[in-house]
Amino acid sequence: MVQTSVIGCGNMGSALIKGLWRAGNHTVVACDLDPDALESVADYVDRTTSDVSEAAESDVVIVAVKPDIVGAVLDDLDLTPEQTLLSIAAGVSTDYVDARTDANVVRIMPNLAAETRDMAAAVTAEGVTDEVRTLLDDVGEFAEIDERQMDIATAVNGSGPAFVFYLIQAMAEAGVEGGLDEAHAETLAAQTFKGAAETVLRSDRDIEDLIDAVCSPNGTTIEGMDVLWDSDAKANVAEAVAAAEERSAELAAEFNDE
Ligand SMILES: NC(=O)C1=CN([C@@H]2O[C@H](COP(=O)(O)OP(=O)(O)OC[C@H]3O[C@@H](n4cnc5c(N)ncnc54)[C@H](OP(=O)(O)O)[C@@H]3O)[C@@H](O)[C@H]2O)C=CC1
Ligand SMILES: O=C(O)[C@@H]1CCC=N1
Repeated sequence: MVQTSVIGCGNMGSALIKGLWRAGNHTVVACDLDPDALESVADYVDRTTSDVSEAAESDVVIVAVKPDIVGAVLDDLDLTPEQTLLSIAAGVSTDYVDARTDANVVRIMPNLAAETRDMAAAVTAEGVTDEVRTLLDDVGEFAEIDERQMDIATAVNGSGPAFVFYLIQAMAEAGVEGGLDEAHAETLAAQTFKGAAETVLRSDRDIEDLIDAVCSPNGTTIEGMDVLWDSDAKANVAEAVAAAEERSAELAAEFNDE
């Protein structure tokens, strides 16, 4: 069985760990300097350690620390060309990582839904191996992209869950405003997003067609859609994505220069 280490067991590292645990066919070593972070993932891994050199013994090493810590972690990691290093930090280029390790480097932009094995990930096609594809398949879906598309992918699928959480919250709050209790409103809103997303993924129909399918003639939905079509809702979402993309590009400038 392939052994995977996750260095950095914060929000994203722990989501990956839990997703791999749910997949049931992974041996995982968790590494973090913070004992509380290790404690929070202890039930989902084979071993925990605060020693990076112990984490370096795995076939696949996922570096899940903040972008500005990546360089320091790589300096402490002694890997061979037979090992694969998965780099998930926003803005940190493959070249930056390549320059600091002998391992095969694959850059990935994952997202928080790895925890439930519903991750949407973007992976740079260069360097990607079947081993990596299998790992990503086990925690969700992935698209192989050109590294030049990584900033926009970071905004769409990396940051995207936060934007969608916000929209679910908006829908739930509107439900509460209309008289639903909070728990019902949140469940109905979240399940509606999940069902709509599944429908887009599984249906042969395009999104315009699906909107039409909900809008019964002289019914309720078209009244709401008219409000959305006349609003700046789409432009606001586009602006949020553009702001995240711009920040990813700023980080990329910082972590490309060395
Ligand atoms: N959060 C997300 O949804 C996503 C994050 N990412 C990327 O994942 C990376 C991690 O982000 P996120 O999980 O949010 O960050 P967190 O701060 O939640 O997690 C980082 C973890 O790494 C630990 N850490 C710091 N230094 C070391 C070290 N030298 N060795 C081992 N562990 C260390 C931190 O401990 P301490 O807190 O004590 O410093 C913390 O537990 C980032 O590069 C980010 O760009 C990518 C996609 C989505
Ligand atoms: O906000 C961030 O920088 C990270 C990268 C994508 C999602 N979270």
